[in-house]
Parts: sequence; structure tokens; C-alpha cells
Amino acid sequence: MATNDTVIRTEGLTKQFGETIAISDIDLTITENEIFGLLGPNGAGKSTVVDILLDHLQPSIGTATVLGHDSRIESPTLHERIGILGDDYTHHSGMSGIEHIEFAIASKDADESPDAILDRVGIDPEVAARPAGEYSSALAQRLALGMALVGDPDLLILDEPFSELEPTGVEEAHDIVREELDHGTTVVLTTHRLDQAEALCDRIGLMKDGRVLMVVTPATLRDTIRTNPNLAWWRDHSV
Ligand SMILES: Nc1ncnc2c1ncn2[C@@H]1O[C@H](COP(=O)(O)OP(=O)(O)OP(=O)(O)O)[C@@H](O)[C@H]1O
Repeated sequence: MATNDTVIRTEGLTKQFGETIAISDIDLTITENEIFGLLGPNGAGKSTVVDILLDHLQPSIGTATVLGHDSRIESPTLHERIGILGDDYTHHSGMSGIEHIEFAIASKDADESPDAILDRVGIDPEVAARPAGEYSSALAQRLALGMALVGDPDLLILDEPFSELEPTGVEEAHDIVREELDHGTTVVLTTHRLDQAEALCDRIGLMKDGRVLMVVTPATLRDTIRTNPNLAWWRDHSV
């Protein structure tokens, strides 16, 4: 049974695209105030899980409940409680960085200072005034993280959020995610980087071929991978 502090619950979650089974029979319970990672190789099904949680996709079978709402039933206010950094984020090339943050603030009916958000993600005012079309991929990902932080979300969903960042940027982004957790935000993130999941997450779901093979803690992650014959992929791809 789900408890009061359950933020996300999936039961038998399955998604098929034609002949391809993208995810199969996924049961997950993610609770308040944790950073939960979905760790797996390309094609494991991480983004499909995220897209169902965000109601961007409908499951073929099974259910997902997010902040108490069935993901299949549209909720007009749920988006205001969730911060999203998708793996396919795009910016409007003619709009400046600060205009993107102002747009996110307006769309969430939030009351925040764009400058404070930009400062948190390390974009200085001069850069924020430039069109996002001129941004490097790392800067664009910082801006996307900033947009996700708008509105002090109860839930942050981050799909490969650090893929474009340089090592110091990754460290800074980890700090931001931990600060969000300290403010009571639950975080779900996907990554294919074992070291990043280990450094940041409280619990980690190991995904491969559309299944969550097991859920481990960072403390047990490497030992589990070393000793479990079903987890050979991670042994060969440990960073
Ligand atoms: N719209 C779609 N149509 C057909 N197949 C899809 C679609 N979306 C995903 N898939 C397939 O479903 C499987 C899971 O893909 P998914 O993108 O969820 O994996 P992932 O773990 O997020 O990988 P990546 O890190 O590469 O995004 C893959 O085999 C993928 O090709």
C-alpha cells in the first residue's frame, strides 16, 4: 500500500511501441524527500518512464500516480508543482536567457526573481541578456535547469540533466539538487553514469531492457554490481 509520503507510485507499468517493449512491468515507490535515480544504458527505458510520469505518454498497461494524481487524468495545477528538465529540452533561439526564466515564472504563476534563479544556475546577467540561440550546450542545459527550479517544485524530474555540463558544472548542479532536497523537494533523475548516480542519489533503480532489475543504495551499488551475475553490464561500464 502507498503511504502518505509516497510521491510517485507505478504499478505494472508497461509501454509498447509497435513490436518494441520499451518498459515492462515496472513497480516503483518513490517517497518524499529522496533523490531517486534511474540508472541504465541507452535504450533501457528511462525516458519512457519519465514521459509516462509527466503524462507525455500513456502506458500500454499499468498505472502511475504522481503527487496523488493518476498520470492519465489531466490535472490543471499539477504542472505547477513539478519542475522538469527533459532530455529533449529546446530553447527559443531569439529569446534571451532571462526571458526564458520570466516565461517559466509566468507559466507557473510563480513569484520569484529571475536574477536569483539565474544566479543559482551560474548564468551572469550579461550572459542572461543574450539570445539563447547563442548559448553553448552546457549553458543551455544550465538554463533548462533554472527553468525547472522555478516555482519551488514539490517534485523535480530531471532526465539526463548533466549530460552537457563540464565537470565543475556537474558539481554545481549536484549542489543545486541537494539544496532542492533540503527545501523539501523530491527528485527523480535519470542517468547512464554510475558515478553520478552514486554521488547524488539516495536510492537507485538499475534499469536494463525495459525493466528495473533492482533498487539499491549508493553504499551497496558497487558491491551488488560486483557480485551479481545479472549486472555484468554495469561492471563493464563503471566509471
Ligand atoms: N516513440 C517511440 N517509438 C518507438 N520506439 C521507442 C519510442 N520511444 C522509445 N522507444 C524505444 O523504447 C526503448 C526505450 O527507450 P528510452 O528512450 O525510454 O530509453 P532510455 O533509457 O531513456 O535511453 P536514452 O538514454 O538513449 O534516452 C528503446 O528501445 C527505444 O528505441
